[in-house]
Parts: sequence; C-alpha cells; structure tokens
Amino acid sequence: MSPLKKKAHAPEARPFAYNKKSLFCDGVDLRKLAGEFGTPLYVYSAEQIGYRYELFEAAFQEHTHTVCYSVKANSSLAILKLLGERGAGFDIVSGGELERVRKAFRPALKKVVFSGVGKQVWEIDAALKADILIFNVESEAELGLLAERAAAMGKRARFALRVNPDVFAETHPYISTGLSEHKFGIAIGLARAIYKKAAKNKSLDAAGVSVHIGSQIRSVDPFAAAMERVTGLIAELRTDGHQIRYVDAGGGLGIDYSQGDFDPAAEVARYAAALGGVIEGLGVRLLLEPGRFLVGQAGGLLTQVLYVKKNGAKTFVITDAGMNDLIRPSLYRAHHEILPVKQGKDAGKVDVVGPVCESGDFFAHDRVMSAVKPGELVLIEDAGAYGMSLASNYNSRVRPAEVLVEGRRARLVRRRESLRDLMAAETV
Ligand SMILES: Cc1ncc(COP(=O)(O)O)c(C=O)c1O
Ligand SMILES: N[C@@H](CCCC[NH3+])C(=O)O
Repeated sequence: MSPLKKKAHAPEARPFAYNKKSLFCDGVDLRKLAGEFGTPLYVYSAEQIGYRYELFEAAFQEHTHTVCYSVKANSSLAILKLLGERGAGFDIVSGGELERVRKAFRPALKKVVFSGVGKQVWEIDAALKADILIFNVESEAELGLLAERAAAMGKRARFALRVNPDVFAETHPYISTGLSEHKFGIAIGLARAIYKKAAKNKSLDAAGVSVHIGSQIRSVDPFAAAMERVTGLIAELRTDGHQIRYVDAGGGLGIDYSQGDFDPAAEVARYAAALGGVIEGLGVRLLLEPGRFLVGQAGGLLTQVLYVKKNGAKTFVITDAGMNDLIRPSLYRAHHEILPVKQGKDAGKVDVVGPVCESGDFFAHDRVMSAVKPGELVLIEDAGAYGMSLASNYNSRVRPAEVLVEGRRARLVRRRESLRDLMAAETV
C-alpha cells in the first residue's frame, strides 16, 4: 500500500494559510515566530517536506528506486535529518555537502550521489572514504582523477557518466543544463568510447548512467526525451559488456510560484509516468534527485516592513530582508507571492524592496497588495528552495535564522548570525 493511502488527508500544496486574518505556517502564527525569533526569518513546514518526499516514494513505488534529495536546494541539517530518517539518499556537489550529510544523518552516506563539474582531489578522497553510492562524472579528465584516487586508496569507484543529451528544457536560461552548449556532462555521443576505455581500469566500476537537464521544468516531456536517449546508450553499453545497474534521472521537476492551482501529487504522478514509461523493464535502480519540489513550497521568508516611501509615481515597501537573503527575484526575475501576515484588502501597486545598495535588490515590482505599514510583517512565499542556501553576507548583513515548524510547535534550527560570526574568519 502506498504510504499516502494511510493518510487521512493530504496537506495543501503550501503550508501557509490565514487563520482569523493572521497568516499561519501549519499550526503556528507567524506573528508569534517573528516575536520569538526576529526577522528576516526562514520558516519551513516539516509536514510539507515529509509529504513531498512521500509523494515521490508513492509515485515511483513500482520501480526500484532511491530518492536522493538535492542538498543544494536547502542544506539545513534539520531538513537533511528529516529526509534521511525517512529513507532518502542525497545528491551532493561538494565536500561541504558531504560533511552536512554525515553530520545530519550518517547512515545516508551510502546513498549519496556526487555530481558537479569541478570535483577536487580532497572531495573525491572524502567521498571514496565515505563509500558513497556513486560518482556522477562530468568529464574524461575527472574520470581519470577518480581512477587514480581510487587506486591510491585500494578501492573500486562506482561511477556513472553524466551525459549531456542535448535536450532543450524550457526554463530560465541560467538553470537549463542539458544542451550541448552548457558546461554540464559529457556529450552523449562520446560516452560509449569513454565507458569502453574505463572498463580496462580495475579501479573503476561503470555502474550507471546519469542525466540532469535543468531546474524548474514544468513539462515532463523533456525528462522523457532525455531518458530515452539514456536508455538507448544503456542498451549499447550492455552490448559492450558493462553491467549497468543504476540510471540517474537527475532533478528538475518544477513548482508553481504563482497562486495557481497546483496539485503536487498529480505533478509527481505525471513525472513518474513519463519516466516510468521509458525505463520499464530496464532492470536498473532509478535514482532521482529532486530538490525544489521537496522543499520550495514548504518554506517562506518572513520579513518586517521597515519603511514605506514614495519616489515619484512609485511606492516602495522597504523590508528588513534583502537580495542577500533571497536572491531569486534579482538573479532570475523570479516571481514570489508576497502575503501580508495581517490579512487585508488589495489596496494598490507597490515595489517591495530590500535595504541593500543595489537597484536589483527587489522582491516585486508593481505588485498589487494590501497596504502595509512599517512594523508589519509580510511573507515571501515559496522560498524554501534556493533561498537560504544562496544567502550571502553582502553589505555585511548577517544571514537570517531558520525555524522548522512541526505541527503546532516551531524549533529554531539555525540561529541568526551575529556580528562576531560575520568577521570570525578574518584578521585585521
Ligand atoms: C545535478 C543536479 N541534480 C539535482 C538538482 C536539483 O534540481 P531541482 O532543485 O530543480 O530539483 C540540480 C539542480 O538543478 C542539479 O544540478
Ligand atoms: N538557484 C536556482 C536553481 C539552480 C539549480 C542548480 N542545479 C533557482 O533558484 O531557481
């Protein structure tokens, strides 16, 4: 029986909703959180993250699979622990992320896949030592280095070539990765010869093939197209005598950033049907690397209005969060809904901006929302993925605190940085 069928109800697609005109995250009033932990504050729903993970588990239950959560989306130790305990593996791209998995939930190290175009010697060594599941290798030179390091440690490294399928995925150009003009992976046409060469090396075990075509992809067709190219390659590799046991479909399943209808269960089911149709009967373990889909809508950035001012025809709402806390609008012109914590009626058009000294420091332009006054709170929605993990100290601003809401309780899982933290690594 699917883990979901046992549930009395599925949560809404987002954990944030009004209760008596005040915005809550599950059972917790955001005003209370701001009072207790200050702002800007990242707020995550444990229930929503667990639910999203179980959706993946349920949708892929007919296939032998491992869901390897993509740590870069949100690398909070508490979130990694929550997912690790449920059985998730992890997709990492650095020695730092490997260390996070070790610290959060050590048993998951054996379910780690290591991606990334620029792996360094120390990172490869650490991952070999941890006996991770598989290296997703992105160049021939990297494969050579992996073989060398494995030989030096008396190990045999399981690897998959991350192939570049030259498939177009409709998304922001900065986060599309599967075209031959991108830096990622190895051109699929070259892969067979590289596997052939690798077979002669005792320190390498050609265990899989991997692909990842980009992020925030809303149509499932490109995923299926990429996987078709991969299964074609697997057939050739098997003819050549390689024992391919894993196929890694990468991540990339998108979410809705507007207030449109979004049924996460239906989205994952569509995705599973598209991939499942292609890998049916292949006899491999399917690895999946979702990031955004598991955590994006589970989180929001709670911020306080500092000032409201008019410049010419424009009204600016200036918040205590800035582009250093959430860079997606500045970097991709990404849309995030912004909700006043105290519910009101739409009153007019405003620009919601941060305190950072850049005109690119904005969360919304010409947004129709209810009037907010200094001291009031607003929530920037759908900020659970690529929010805190991309936060910086620009303008010498300390990074926000993070809380995890568990039903009616909220737990501080990362304290706000202090001015001392800000300069801790420096000397005068
Ligand atoms: C190799 C790899 N796997 C997984 C992901 C996670 O992507 P997403 O958060 O879109 O699911 C990424 C980011 O795009 C990635 O580069
Ligand atoms: N940072 C991007 C996603 C990058 C995915 C990296 N593999 C975003 O916020 O949408």
